[in-house]
Amino acid sequence: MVKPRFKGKMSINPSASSSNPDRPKGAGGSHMRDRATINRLNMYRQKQRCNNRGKVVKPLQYQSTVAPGTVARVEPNIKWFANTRVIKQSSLQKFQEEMGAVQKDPYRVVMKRSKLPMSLLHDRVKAHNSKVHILDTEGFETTFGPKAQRKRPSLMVGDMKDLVEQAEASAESYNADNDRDLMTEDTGVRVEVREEIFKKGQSKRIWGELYKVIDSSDVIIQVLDARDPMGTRSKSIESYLKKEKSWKHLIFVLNKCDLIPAWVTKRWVAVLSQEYPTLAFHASLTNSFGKGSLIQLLRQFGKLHTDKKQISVGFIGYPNVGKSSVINTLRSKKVCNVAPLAGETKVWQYITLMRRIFLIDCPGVVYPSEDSESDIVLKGVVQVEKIKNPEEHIGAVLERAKPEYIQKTYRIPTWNSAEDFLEKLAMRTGKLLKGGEPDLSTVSKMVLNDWQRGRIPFFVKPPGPEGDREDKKTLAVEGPSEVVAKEEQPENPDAVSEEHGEQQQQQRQKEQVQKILANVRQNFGKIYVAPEFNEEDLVPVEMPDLDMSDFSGSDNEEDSEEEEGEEEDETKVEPADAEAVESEPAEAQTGKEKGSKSSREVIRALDEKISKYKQFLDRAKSKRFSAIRIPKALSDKAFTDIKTKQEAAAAKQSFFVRRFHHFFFSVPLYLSLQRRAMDRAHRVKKVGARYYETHNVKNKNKNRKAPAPATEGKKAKRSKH
Ligand SMILES: Nc1nc2c(ncn2[C@@H]2O[C@H](COP(=O)(O)OP(=O)(O)OP(=O)(O)O)[C@@H](O)[C@H]2O)c(=O)[nH]1
Repeated sequence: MVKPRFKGKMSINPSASSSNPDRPKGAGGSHMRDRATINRLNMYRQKQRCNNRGKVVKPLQYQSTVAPGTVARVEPNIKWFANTRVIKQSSLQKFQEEMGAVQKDPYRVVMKRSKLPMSLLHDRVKAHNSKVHILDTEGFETTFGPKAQRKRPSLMVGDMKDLVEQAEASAESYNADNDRDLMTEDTGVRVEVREEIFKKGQSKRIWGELYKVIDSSDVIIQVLDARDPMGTRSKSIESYLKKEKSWKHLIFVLNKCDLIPAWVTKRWVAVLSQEYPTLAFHASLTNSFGKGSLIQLLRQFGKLHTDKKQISVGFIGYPNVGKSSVINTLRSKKVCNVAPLAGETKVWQYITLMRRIFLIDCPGVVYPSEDSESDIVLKGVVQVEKIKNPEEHIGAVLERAKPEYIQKTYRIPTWNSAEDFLEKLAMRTGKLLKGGEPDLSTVSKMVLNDWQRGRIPFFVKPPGPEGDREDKKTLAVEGPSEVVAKEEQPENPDAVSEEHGEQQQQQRQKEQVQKILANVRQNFGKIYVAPEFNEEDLVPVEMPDLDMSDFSGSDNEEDSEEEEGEEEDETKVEPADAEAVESEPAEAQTGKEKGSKSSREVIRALDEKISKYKQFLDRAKSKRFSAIRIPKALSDKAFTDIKTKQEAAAAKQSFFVRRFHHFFFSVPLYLSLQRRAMDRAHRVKKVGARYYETHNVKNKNKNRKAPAPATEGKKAKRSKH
């Protein structure tokens, strides 16, 4: 330790330095370093001093007691074991089994991981290295002692006949193309090296960005293209996350749902939900779908991590799947650059969604796969302008898209081959070169651009029979009850009786996740599907009847609008709360509450609610966002419904219920649309005002009565000239 210098007779060092433990109290504010901290910092700061021959003249603290090079033993101390606990083998096994199951299930969350002995899960002897831990599986006696047993080699076959059969079967199924070890003669013909553009999204830099985003995120959203979810999905990243970062929550977002029929969305959501929670999404600033559900889900994840100040949500996925668009939709404004070109996002980017939720945009990453060049082009990874021979990929387009859709899009009735199709299209669109030759390259680029931008209807059919579209883990329409049913699977009765505490904790976790999932509901019927699919592709999705419940807080799509990037403290617009408030009048109508509460209590409760709404409306006015937005198509029906319900209720209800309703419906809570329409109607049109002021003689005279100072100046100038 660096000793304080001796300064005469005074034993107390009077210096006010922060490294002086005796300095006057309060010199460093309320957070002064204490003596122990100063000693520790001094210990770090010290340096070994050597003479010019390299001999240590002043050793470091704690090195001074023994000469360098001396073998010393550290005294055994019971304190080393003070913080350890010994548990039974059965408890360890139970912990490993139960916690392992929870960890593997993406629908369950392990809370407070840092306080649990999670490393116990990885210490198990695994099958592949059990030979190394031979004494763990076999006793010493049976392995090395006089009673050692010789092991038989484990063969896949019982006798010679089996062996021959197996050899024949494997010879039949042999495929030379898949044999990487096969030595072939060099014929001088090699597979052409792929152009650089086809390696887009695979560079080390992009992968570095991906890992930065994964490391910084608590929740990772893999955005998939709804037209080809499996093609834009990365199993390798999923398994990496499962293995290395199992505490991070992975969710799928099925974007571009507006480009496929609703039943396909529903089925894909069901299929993907079996592995990870999946949400359907349509990224759009004006006509989005799934925004409310996603925000709600993220809020719930935020609530799971109350120990953290904020949570980060990383968006990963293939290029051009719409990661940046999803973020823009969540923020309801353009915060990330979006383009129909792959590779628009170059580096990761942080965006604040709410006070406690940050979003991270990631450049698109292409995962290693066996994709052909055409696959890569059609997945939108390559910019069409950069493709040298675009006509080579038109065959793949014609193969994938149904002929009816191609006929409809390009108005070409028949074609024999891709070239024939391109020629006809060039003739029809007038894309001709000198001498009337069809410009195949330009036409091909046009078709590829149309494909990448979703103008040619196409989707990969989801697995499973058409009718079997239900799934237990679907977060969608039939979500909550079934999810709850899944989560409440009966547990092992012995385990339940053994440790009640653990079970309670798990129960709490389950409830948390159930709550999260139960709150997430999507109605795929509300997706605005742009392409016109033929009847064969359109299996009808049940559309729940339009009623007022569509406007209640429980409907995610509606409350999405009001949450646009607002602070989380807006508890009034939270779905659960909103639902509670919305359901209040209904309860009052039915008179359930009347019997149990005195009228005074009810009035007080209603007054409270009214003041809450007042506050919320004031804030809505000041921040210029509408309290509740209603989709255009539904607004008419909603307003008529509200009116009729209002009238019926007003006729029936008692004084205080009427009072609540009067406020609830007459204050422009629902009238933001109407208000805006009125504003628009009354807004003075400024177009051409100055023209009339200066050019039209009649109006000039009229306007002189109340001249604007700026125009007067101009007129004065003109008169001088
Ligand atoms: N029809 C439709 N188009 C979408 C949707 N989401 C995104 N797009 C379009 O897809 C294109 C790519 O969107 P981006 O948000 O730039 O995609 P990205 O994943 O961020 O792309 P990179 O920057 O390459 O990683 C844009 O032209 C968007 O307009 C959607 O839900 N529906």
